[in-house]
Amino acid sequence: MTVLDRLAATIEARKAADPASSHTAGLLAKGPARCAEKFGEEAVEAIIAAAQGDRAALVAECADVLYHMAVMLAAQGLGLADVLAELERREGVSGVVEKASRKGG
Ligand SMILES: N=c1c2ncn([C@@H]3O[C@H](COP(=O)(O)OP(=O)(O)OP(=O)(O)O)[C@@H](O)[C@H]3O)c2ncn1[C@@H]1O[C@H](COP(=O)(O)O)[C@@H](O)[C@H]1O
Repeated sequence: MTVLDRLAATIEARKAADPASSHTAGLLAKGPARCAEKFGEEAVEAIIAAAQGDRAALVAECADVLYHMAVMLAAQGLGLADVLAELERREGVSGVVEKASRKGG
């Protein structure tokens, strides 16, 4: 089991937890729109770290992004497994080829 699998399982379990004792439960209680906003805020913080060339901060912010992405997905009845399945589906398909196929050649 990878750390992403364990994170996804913890977030799923936190759906039934007390918001007073779980940050995840507190976030989920605020609803899907707030979960999406939080993801956006964390993504901006990652962008700032990258733009500043702060590699340690970038690693930390990207961890925040992954966690908040998982919470955003959970709030929509989805999970990281759905995103990983989509990435698997794309494996071996060149981005250049995929873009050309969308533009009709
Ligand atoms: N990976 C994380 C994780 N990353 C970041 N965070 C929290 O996300 C919060 C982000 O802080 P912010 O100040 O941006 O947000 P905020 O405190 O909600 O403030 P507002 O913006 O809402 O005003 C911090 O409290 C971090 O601790 C996380 N909280 C939990 N996890 C994972 O989720 C598991 C379950 O956590 P709980 O649900 O709290 O039990 C943990 O064991 C971890 O594995």
